[in-house]
Amino acid sequence: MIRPSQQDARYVAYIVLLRVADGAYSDLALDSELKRSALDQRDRRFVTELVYGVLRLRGRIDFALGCFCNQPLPRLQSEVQWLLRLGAYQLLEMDRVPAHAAVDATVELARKLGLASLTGILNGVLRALDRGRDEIPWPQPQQIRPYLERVCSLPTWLAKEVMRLLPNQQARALGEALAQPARQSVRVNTLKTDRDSFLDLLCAAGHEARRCTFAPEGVVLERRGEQRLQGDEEGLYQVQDEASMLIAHLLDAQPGQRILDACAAPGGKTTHLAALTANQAEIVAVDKSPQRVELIEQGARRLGCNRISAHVWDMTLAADFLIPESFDRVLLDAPCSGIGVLRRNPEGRWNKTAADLRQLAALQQRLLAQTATLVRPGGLLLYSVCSFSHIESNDVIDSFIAEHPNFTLDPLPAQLPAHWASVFAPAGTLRTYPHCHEGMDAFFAARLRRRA
Ligand SMILES: C[S@@+](CC[C@H](N)C(=O)[O-])C[C@H]1O[C@@H](n2cnc3c(N)ncnc32)[C@H](O)[C@@H]1O
Repeated sequence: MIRPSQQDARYVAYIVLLRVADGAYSDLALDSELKRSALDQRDRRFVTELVYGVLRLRGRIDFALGCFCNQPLPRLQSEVQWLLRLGAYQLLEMDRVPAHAAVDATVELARKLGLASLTGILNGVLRALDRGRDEIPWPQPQQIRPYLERVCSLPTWLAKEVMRLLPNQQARALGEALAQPARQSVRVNTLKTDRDSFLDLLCAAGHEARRCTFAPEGVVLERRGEQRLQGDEEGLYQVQDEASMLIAHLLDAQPGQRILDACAAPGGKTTHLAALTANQAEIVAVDKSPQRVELIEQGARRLGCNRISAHVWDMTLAADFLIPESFDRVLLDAPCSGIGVLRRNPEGRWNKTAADLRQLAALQQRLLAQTATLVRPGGLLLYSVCSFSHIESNDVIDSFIAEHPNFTLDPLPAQLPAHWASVFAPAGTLRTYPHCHEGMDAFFAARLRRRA
């Protein structure tokens, strides 16, 4: 038997997918397998597209495969399911891969993996899919739930959640946006450069980039690619979605203040707060995960943020190093379902359930109650999540306010630029959606003020 090699892009993609199916994070598994491989840039891009594409569109692909399989896909051996998905993704979504190459390479990969007994089913199903692709009974856009599940690739629980929250037309638009790859953007590190100088640097290196509409330090990269940009080692930028960049602006952080970032890792917003206060505020960053706290420290060093102290702590518990009522500003960027950033963590669709939303909301409420004790009278507490579920957003805030009469909702739009109006909900909270806000991730934020 000829063994598949690390030089075979489809093999590398297959291994990453199996690791993700076993519980690994797609970005970490992809990164480590690409490092072990001997693939060139082109093949690395191919693997990346295969992995993210298969995970993102798994619902769509499984529906298509189901039309040509004699038995339900979940009944097949896991290896066959992932090989079929890999082949089907190339057939249905990658125009540049000829159909015969998609089928033959999948069958050949199975043979090299020692799965010769499965080549018949792989060959049969993929060829049938190729021949019958025009007859697949895709649901019409008006059939909203089947459309969200089979075309937009949302699991049933998430399709239901989207339909509960939004009228059909918007639900469809959100589903379609979540099925696309995410826009790539970076935050220019204003401690070291300014946006126009950084754009000049990118343009001189041949990148197509433009200013973000909302975030004043944001740059959108027109072409996707996973390579580092100019100024990476010097800390001129931080990869960050534009919606995430808006959050630090909402805290109204000022030089001279004491600021707590209560769930801070990997530190995207902590380092942004340092930049917005020109390293003139004392920033305490806390996270429960020791490995992730190291990322805050590394990021702070790279970006030149020298007033951040990072600590490992479970913020549902009182900490003796955090004095009650001692912070002017507290950011709680809480752990959440991440359904607003599904385009970046595509496996999140398949490893979460509706029950997770309620469990996370309970954790979010505990974190809010604990962090609230640290805000000084008159100070601000900003709650944010990368989720569009009301269970993790409005409901958490409503019950917090009901239980904490010493806090009031502080409407956001008042001090923020007029052209941000569309990112605010009528209640004065922030709510972004990829289909409404130029492809930004879906975020929610509410600002709470402690009565003086
Ligand atoms: C949404 S992420 C934060 C992202 C971060 N603010 C940024 O912008 O880079 C949520 C973080 O909460 C942390 N976390 C979860 N439960 C926690 C707890 N009980 N106490 C402190 N941190 C917690 C997780 O480790 C995770 O890093």
